[in-house]
Amino acid sequence: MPFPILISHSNRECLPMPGSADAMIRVEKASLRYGDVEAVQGVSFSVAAGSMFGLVGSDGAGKTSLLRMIATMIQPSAGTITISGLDVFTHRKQIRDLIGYMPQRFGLYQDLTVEENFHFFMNIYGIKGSEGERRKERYLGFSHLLPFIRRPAGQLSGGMKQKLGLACVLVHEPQVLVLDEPTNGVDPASRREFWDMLKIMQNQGMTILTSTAYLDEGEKCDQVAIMHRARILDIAAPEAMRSRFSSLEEAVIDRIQEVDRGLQHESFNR
Ligand SMILES: Nc1ncnc2c1ncn2[C@@H]1O[C@H](COP(=O)(O)OP(=O)(O)OP(=O)(O)O)[C@@H](O)[C@H]1O
Repeated sequence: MPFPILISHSNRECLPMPGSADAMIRVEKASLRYGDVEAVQGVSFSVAAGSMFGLVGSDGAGKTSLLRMIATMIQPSAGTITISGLDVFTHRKQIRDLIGYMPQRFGLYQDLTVEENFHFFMNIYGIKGSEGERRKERYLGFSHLLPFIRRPAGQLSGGMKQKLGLACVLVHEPQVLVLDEPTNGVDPASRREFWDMLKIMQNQGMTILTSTAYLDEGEKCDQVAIMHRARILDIAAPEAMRSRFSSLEEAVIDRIQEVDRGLQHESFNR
């Protein structure tokens, strides 16, 4: 798979995906409990290699918990999750090389400059010398941050911070991106720029799984999953959802209200 501009993958071949023609991420009946709270309940879906998959839904639906399991940060209470055919928990090291994970509160050092933050992440992966310079030019250039490399991260706008976060998760040239509401609170122009960047990466072969609070971003995905009360209610291409409802927003509201009405009905009859 060639990555002509951005992703070189010079040191790694794409891993085979046993039992799957093209699923890069496969989640099967995954559940997660925090004590009495069932944050994710028997969720199943797959993300095709090279596609963009969006997770939308209500606050507290379980999106972050699901993404954290996929990103190896927390072990599922039940079910299996594989990336490129590898179990995310038993192959944590390989998975962490394979993916770039950007959590909601990405850990930039506010007092360090753009360049120092980037170097910090390169150090984690042992990237230095001319290869480090190449990646700095490539990823800070791609994020339009080269003119700002001496600026402390704390003095960047919200959109620039997110772009720096993205550059930092690209430092080890992952094949899969897992992003948790990456544009939350970011102004509309910066949101558009961020999504333009995601599209470029997808066009170069990257598989992208992202949660989002913005339904216009859901529209840009190949597949969208609606999550509510720890479960996935529907998965479809945005066009397919729009053919059943007038818009993706209507589809999300309708599916969520349907579940809530069912629960109210159940508790009323109890
Ligand atoms: N560490 C934790 N301990 C206990 N409960 C938790 C923990 N983290 C999340 N929860 C609960 O699990 C459920 C799912 O939370 P989660 O953060 O995964 O949802 P979300 O869809 O990402 O919501 P948001 O977009 O508001 O972050 C919520 O009820 C939340 O309160």
